Parts: sequence; C-alpha cells; structure tokens
Amino acid sequence: MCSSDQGGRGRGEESGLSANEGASGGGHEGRVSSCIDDNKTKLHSLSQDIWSCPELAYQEVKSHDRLVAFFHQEEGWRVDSHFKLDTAFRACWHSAGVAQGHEVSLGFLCEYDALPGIGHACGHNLIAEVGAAAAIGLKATLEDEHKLPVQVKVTVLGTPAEEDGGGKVDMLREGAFEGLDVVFMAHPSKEDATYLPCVSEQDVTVKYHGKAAHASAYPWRGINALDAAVLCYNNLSAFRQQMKPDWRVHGIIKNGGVKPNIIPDFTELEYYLRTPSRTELPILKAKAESCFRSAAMATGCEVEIEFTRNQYDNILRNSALEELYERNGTALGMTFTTDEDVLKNESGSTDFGNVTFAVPGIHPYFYIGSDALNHTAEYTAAAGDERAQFFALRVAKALAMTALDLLLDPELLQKVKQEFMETRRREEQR
Ligand SMILES: NCCCC(=O)N[C@@H](CCCN)C(=O)O
Repeated sequence: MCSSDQGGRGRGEESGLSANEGASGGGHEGRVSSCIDDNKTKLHSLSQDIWSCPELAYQEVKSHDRLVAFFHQEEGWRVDSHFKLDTAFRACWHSAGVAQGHEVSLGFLCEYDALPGIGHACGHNLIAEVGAAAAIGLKATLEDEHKLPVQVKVTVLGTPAEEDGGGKVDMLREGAFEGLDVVFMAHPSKEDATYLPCVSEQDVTVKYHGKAAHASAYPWRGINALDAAVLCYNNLSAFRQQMKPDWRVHGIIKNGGVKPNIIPDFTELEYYLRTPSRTELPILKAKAESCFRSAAMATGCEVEIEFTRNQYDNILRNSALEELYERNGTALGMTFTTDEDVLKNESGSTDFGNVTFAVPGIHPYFYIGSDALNHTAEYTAAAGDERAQFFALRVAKALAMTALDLLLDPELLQKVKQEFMETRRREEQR
C-alpha cells in the first residue's frame, strides 16, 4: 500500500495545494499521488542518470539500459529491450482477473535523447521520468482497485530519437503502437499547457559539389560551391516574404569550405521546413526545392538534395483528453498558461504528431521550475536541477489520473476515441 507525501513547491505552490490535497485528498486520485511520491527517490535517480549521460538520437544506449533496468526491478512488468529499434524498449503490465471482452490498452511514452553540445536542453530525461512515474503510479492504483469495469494493459514505450530522425515514426512503421487505445506523454517547457501548436516538419540536407581552384591564381578554373550555398540561403530568405506567416524555414551552413584561397568544391546545408498541417508541407517542400536547385544552376554546381526518411506530423488535438488532463492538473495546483502568444504561435515539432494520427493521444507541456527557454544551456541546468522534480512528479500524477478517468468511465474513453476518428477524418480532408 502507498503512503502520502504532502510536499510541493514552485508554480502551483502559490495555491498552497499539495499534490494529494489538490487531487482529491483520497480515493483513486489520492492513491496515484501517494504511489508516485513513494517512488520519488528512485524516479529522481533515473532522471539524473539519464541527464548526466546525454546521448544523441539513436545512440541512447545507456539511457535505454537504465530504463530497462528500472522496469526489470519493478514487479510485474514484462520488459522487451531493443524493441523494434536498438535503443527502444517496451514494458507491459496486465491487470489481474479473467479477461472479459476488450482489454483497454494505455501507453506511456518515454523520450531520452539529448542535443549535440548542450546535453538535455529539452529535458527529455524528465520525459522519461514522467512516463515511468505515471505508469507505475497507475499500475499501483489499479492493483489496489478490485472493481475495475475493464481489463487493463499498461504499456511503457521507450521511443528514441525525437530530436533527430523520428524514432516514433520508425516504431509506428514497425507496428509498435498497434493495439493501444490511448497514449500519454508530457514535454518540459517554460509553462504548463495542455497543448501547444506542434507543427509538421520535414528536414533536408542540401549538398553542392563544385570544383576547387587557387582562388587568386586561377579563380576562373573553379566552380564555387560556397556561392551556391549562399545563394541557396538567400533564395530562401527572399522566398520568406511570400511564405504563409505560419510557415517556418530555418537552416545552417554545416560546411562552407576549408580555406579562403581554395575555391570551395563542397558545401552542405541543413534546413528544417515546417507548416502547421502535414497537408501543406508538400507545397513548402516543392518551393524550397526550387530554391536549392536554382542556386546550383546559377553557379554551375551539382546539387544533392536529401529529404530525411521520416516526416514529422502536426499533433492532432483531442479536446476530451485535454479537458480531463486540465481538470486533473488544476486539482494538483497547476496554472495553465493563458498567454495567447504562446498558445497560438507555432511551437516546435515532435514525432508524437505521427502517433496522434494512429492512436488518440495527449502531449501536454509542463513548467519545470525555471523561466529558461528550451534548447539553451540554462534549460539543461534546469532539467537536471532537483527543483524540477516536484513539477515532473506532478505532471506524472495528472497523466496517470487522466488515464484512470478513462478506465473508470468507459463512456469517457468512447468520447476520446470518437473525437479522434472525427478529427483525423477532418484533417485528412483538408
Ligand atoms: N514541440 C516539441 C519540442 C521538441 C523539439 O524541439 N523538437 C524538435 C524536433 C526536431 C526534429 N528535426 C524541434 O526542433 O521542433
């Protein structure tokens, strides 16, 4: 059985609510909270171990092993390491009893990849912790509940490579999400929000091949690949005036030549192309491609255009899930942002978007005790700071309570699924 921890601080502490008081002070919600609080030391240690050893996309070997070990040490979980991808995993638990009809299958996702150079600047160590905490909190509560109206399967999926590549897209292709009824995860941010506009994205690498020559002695003998790269950059900058205001194109020159007196024979750029809906993305891709190709034509370079294997889709919203989550979060003392600039403008992209076209899901954002911005060294520090723990555990409680709501009231689950079908149909007809 679980005890109760009334501690708490930070945004939401202003309300004076502790997690348990805010939830209900008892009942199922109270049990979720106390079970998660009971495990806070080992959850913190899980998150710290991932944070202190940041690993890039598809190379999250130690983080994978640490999470797999975590679930091996928990009772009742069947763990598949290297599930579908080398650094992905799956952990499953089934509620006791004789299966009668459909088993409700709920998934919690853990991300754990970091960024080059600045470590866990997007706080994915906390995403992993939240996914694990919500899953064990829900399981413990369900074990105490003997009158569940349904059989339940809880699945934790470790999904690599969100920052680069899109591990969830690979896993979707491999069938890893089949059979799930609803999926849950939460992403660190600088505010609490049930939803931020997560847009669709296609990444592309552009390479120009020219011809080297001494830049002073025989410049007319060279073909300048840096000129092509600069023209490419400028073509896209000129095109920006005609882009829709909510499109985003941003790039870097990864390789711009080696020495001023050598006409560069090779340059390389990397661009991210984003539109609010995946249906618009092909239009932007085609226009960007014209910018890449015309720079090659103007300079006489050869161009190689490599669009990445996985495109990220926008997130399909589910207001039924959002309302449940917001109610639980508010009860736990969260204050959801009302800043229109944040709520209406593009956020980044996530491969969770692709998941929401296959399974109903929610991807709320959560404050971690710092005003630092994601993808900065300051955010890395905040994601590893002990102060983030209260917020991470609180969001895990809100996710687990939302899952519990669906299990205790089959009509709610039906509502979520119905909305998912309708939203997806509307999106596909856009
Ligand atoms: N909205 C989620 C934010 C996480 C994030 O920053 N994701 C990256 C993904 C980049 C993949 N190429 C982003 O830049 O949006």
